[in-house]
Amino acid sequence: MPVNDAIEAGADRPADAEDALPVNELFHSLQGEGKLAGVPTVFVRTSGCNLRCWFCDSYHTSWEPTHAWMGIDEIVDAVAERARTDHGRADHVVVTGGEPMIHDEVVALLDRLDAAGFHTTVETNGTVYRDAPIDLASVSPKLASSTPTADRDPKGDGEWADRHEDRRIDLEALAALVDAYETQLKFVVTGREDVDEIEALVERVREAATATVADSDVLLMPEGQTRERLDETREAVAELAAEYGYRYTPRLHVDLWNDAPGT
Ligand SMILES: C[S@@+](CC[C@H](N)C(=O)[O-])C[C@H]1O[C@@H](n2cnc3c(N)ncnc32)[C@H](O)[C@@H]1O
Ligand SMILES: Nc1nc2[nH]cc(C(=O)O)c2c(=O)[nH]1
Ligand code: SF4
Ligand SMILES: [Mg+2]
Repeated sequence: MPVNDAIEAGADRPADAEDALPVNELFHSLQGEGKLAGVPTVFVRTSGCNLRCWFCDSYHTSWEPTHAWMGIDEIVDAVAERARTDHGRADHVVVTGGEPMIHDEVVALLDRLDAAGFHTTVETNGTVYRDAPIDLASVSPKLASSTPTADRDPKGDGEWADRHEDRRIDLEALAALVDAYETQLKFVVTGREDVDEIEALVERVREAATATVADSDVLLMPEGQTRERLDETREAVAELAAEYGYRYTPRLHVDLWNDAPGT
């Protein structure tokens, strides 16, 4: 079994790590994306993903996952410490990845963070629904332009393309997330070609869900892990948002810190 699926199955979990998660990084920063952009936040980044976007800005949680297993208690203590003392203060936590929702234990983590009084955001690709105390579901459904075809595969020759394509949209999971939580749908946009697919998917989610998805809950985010790349993409994406009546989101951590680790 490849190492990445092994994480999904928990195969490399140490015997003494019962209530634990594979953590790639844990840090204090400003939320860089979405409706809460600019808010001081502690980030918990789990490792392992069920997809393989060619552009993934967290390569070491998807294509080549690395992590330390941390107990839930240990994670909550580390979050509380960074929220109090590290570089500042925060009452918001983001649980991200990789894909945090592939892990059963993410529910116990969110229970504990909620009980400790934190506002919780989960950054998710929207393929897995779980019942948990989530204050904002930040759902980023993956478009066809994310598929790691042979010419865009950062690691191999397109071996992940079919699996990624089969898994990337789960309408039932998307509707369940929208119905259960305050949700933003945050699309990574690589160009004008993406917009028809976004419009069609938003319509399908609206039909499948009971809750309302307003145009202002639909966010267009430029693709780019570096300032140089965002210099090429952000203006066109901002103009598409204005043209279609959706919301634009910046990537503040890239603008400010060039997406350095721990930002
Ligand atoms: C690394 S993902 C982790 C959470 C989850 N797996 C997901 O994709 O939503 C965090 C956020 O970064 C976005 N993202 C990843 N790579 C990106 C890139 N190159 N440019 C813009 N956004 C990117 C994702 O779409 C998602 O909104
Ligand atoms: N500052 C900052 N904001 C973020 N918002 C979502 C992020 C993520 O990787 O999920 C992220 C991140 O990596 N850094
Ligand atoms: S779904 Fe998220 S973590 Fe997984 S490969 Fe895509 S951007 Fe990276
Ligand atoms: Mg990020």
